[in-house]
Amino acid sequence: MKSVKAFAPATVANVSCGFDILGFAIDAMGDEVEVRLKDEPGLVVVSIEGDEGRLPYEVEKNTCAVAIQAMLDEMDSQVGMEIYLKKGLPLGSGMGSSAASAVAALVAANRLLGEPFEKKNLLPFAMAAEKVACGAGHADNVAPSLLGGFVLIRDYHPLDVIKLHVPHGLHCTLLHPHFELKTSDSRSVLRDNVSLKHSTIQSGNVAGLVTGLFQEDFELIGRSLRDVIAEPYRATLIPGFYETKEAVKGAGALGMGISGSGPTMFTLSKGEEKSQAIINAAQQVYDSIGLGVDSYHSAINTRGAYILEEK
Ligand SMILES: Nc1ncnc2c1ncn2[C@@H]1O[C@H](COP(=O)(O)OP(=O)(O)O)[C@@H](O)[C@H]1O
Ligand SMILES: N[C@@H](CCOP(=O)(O)O)C(=O)O
Repeated sequence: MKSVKAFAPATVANVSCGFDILGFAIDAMGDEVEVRLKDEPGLVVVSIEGDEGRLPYEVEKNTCAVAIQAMLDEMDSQVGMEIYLKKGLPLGSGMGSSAASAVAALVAANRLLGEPFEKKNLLPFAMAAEKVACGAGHADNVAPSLLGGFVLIRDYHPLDVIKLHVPHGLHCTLLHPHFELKTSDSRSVLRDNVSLKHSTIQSGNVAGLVTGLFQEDFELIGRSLRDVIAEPYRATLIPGFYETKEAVKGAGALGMGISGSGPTMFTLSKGEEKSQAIINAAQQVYDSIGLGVDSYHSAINTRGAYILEEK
């Protein structure tokens, strides 16, 4: 085998109450990466499509190459590879764009090498790429993109990643206002310390959300989508955030939060029927403030990243 192409899905990180510890994957969008063996050692990013010329080709900066290099270093391998990236995700959107590239690249490269690593053991390499992209090696995008479904990162030291149950019929709608927010900027507005009161509220909601997923209790899922740690600071960076939250709840969403570090907002609903009403409600808010908004809706992706083609 000389070449493998893989797909990795977009993700919603945090899921409101689970800052850096919860995320899920969606079906609607993702990145594609083809990796080809080459005779000489070293990695080369050969082409990037769909980024309007904005992403770095340097192997120390592009998350595809950073992730593969971390894997090769672990193996003490000098294998040479060419990387071809097709972006399916907008940059700086809060849909795990840097993560999807890293994960697709790793899944393709791992297959090309005869799968020396189990899928879940690719995570630390993808986290190394996130560290380069946004300054923090958080796993709440890369883990669901790799493994699919809802994922809990119970601990980072050592890494303890747990797949959660995905209730039948749970549906996600994403609302992406037309501006970019870099994860590093959106992290810089957060506070280092959390009060005891807020820690109590947040823990209750994480426990409620996880229980709601396993019990397929949609009402419990909805009332657990509450974040008192990051959202109050980040919402100020997203025009129309609170108006949109009220409007989409009125349209039947179980709840709404910031997807990852924003500016995309996510809602969860029971079944896909509510999606159009949710999209219309958000559209009205953004029309009134004169800002464009793209909308997507999707089932939860339970499969994670996968191989598209091998030659
Ligand atoms: N393959 C890649 N795809 C997306 N972003 C990348 C990639 N490689 C490096 N980056 C860098 O990562 C940053 C984007 O990451 P981030 O702000 O976390 O956006 P997102 O929330 O969409 O993942 C940008 O600085 C970008 O240059
Ligand atoms: N937990 C991270 C998630 C960032 O997600 P992204 O999709 O915006 O990269 C955070 O909240 O900073």
